[in-house]
Amino acid sequence: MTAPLRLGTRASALATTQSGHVADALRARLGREVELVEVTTHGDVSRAPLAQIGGTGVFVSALRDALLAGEVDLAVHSLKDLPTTPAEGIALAAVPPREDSRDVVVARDGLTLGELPVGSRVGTGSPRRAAQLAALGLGLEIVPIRGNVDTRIGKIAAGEVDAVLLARAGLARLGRVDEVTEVIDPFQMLPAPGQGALAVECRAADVSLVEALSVLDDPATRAAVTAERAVLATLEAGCSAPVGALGEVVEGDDGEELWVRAVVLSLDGALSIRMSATGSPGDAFGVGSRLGQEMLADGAADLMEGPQPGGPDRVGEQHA
Ligand SMILES: NCc1[nH]cc(CCC(=O)O)c1CC(=O)O
Repeated sequence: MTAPLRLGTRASALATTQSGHVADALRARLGREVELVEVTTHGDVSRAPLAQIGGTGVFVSALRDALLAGEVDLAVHSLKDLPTTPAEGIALAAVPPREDSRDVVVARDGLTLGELPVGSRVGTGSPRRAAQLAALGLGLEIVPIRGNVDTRIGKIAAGEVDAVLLARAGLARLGRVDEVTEVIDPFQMLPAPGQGALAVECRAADVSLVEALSVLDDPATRAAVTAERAVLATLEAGCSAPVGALGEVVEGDDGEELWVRAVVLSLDGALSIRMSATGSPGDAFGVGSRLGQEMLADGAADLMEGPQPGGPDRVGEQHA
């Protein structure tokens, strides 16, 4: 009998739920036993704003360290938390089929954004969501919050905020989509690169596992998120920059086509650059990179003022 695969995960309800789904899929597809190993990350322990402690990459590095130390065999991350810089010795072995990528509103009394009275308080810790919400011009006050999904939604009942903005995918995985009061169309708010997708990583040297995990890979999702992350890398922006991007693989006249939309905003949402591009899913990295280049040529770098937590992670990346 082969030893069980040890799957490293953060300990949050969201992380263990999505890791549990991956473990189930692996048991079904590979017939291997899989055990979850909870790894505590600095991002889970610290109460400081994410931007101060190194961005959402802090959630990822502890899991990668556990992989490289041989404490776990594979790790599952929310793909949007992965820095765009490749990690030495780590393979992105699978990108499973994506959940809904959109952002949603959870508001008091079932209200939508348009129904919230002017001056209502909307909680989000994401500069991308804050800037795009401000750009809608609804007169809503943005309140910086963080914490897990439960904590954030709890601030509504506590009267601290009237609404919060969240990823639909996280709520779906937690079985809480019924609390959503509005799904925001990507025309109004483009999601974070990789939102709603998972990343399954293992040691690059573990070639038989890299190969085995590929059964979980969804090529259309991989193409979409590769393009989105190429936009982000080209803009030299970090995970907490006001950048949204959404790739979609659609059936065109000559087979599959990749569509990518992206937006870069000033932190206050007053200025924005919005562009799109199409190409072949096989050239996802090129499509996203060229889109990012076009946005830079239009002045995208000047929009993203302030300290950039992703600044040092400036190396472009190929996910062939
Ligand atoms: N920022 C943290 C984070 N990372 C991944 C998700 C869940 C959704 C996903 O898989 O994109 C969330 C919560 C949220 O943004 O609401």
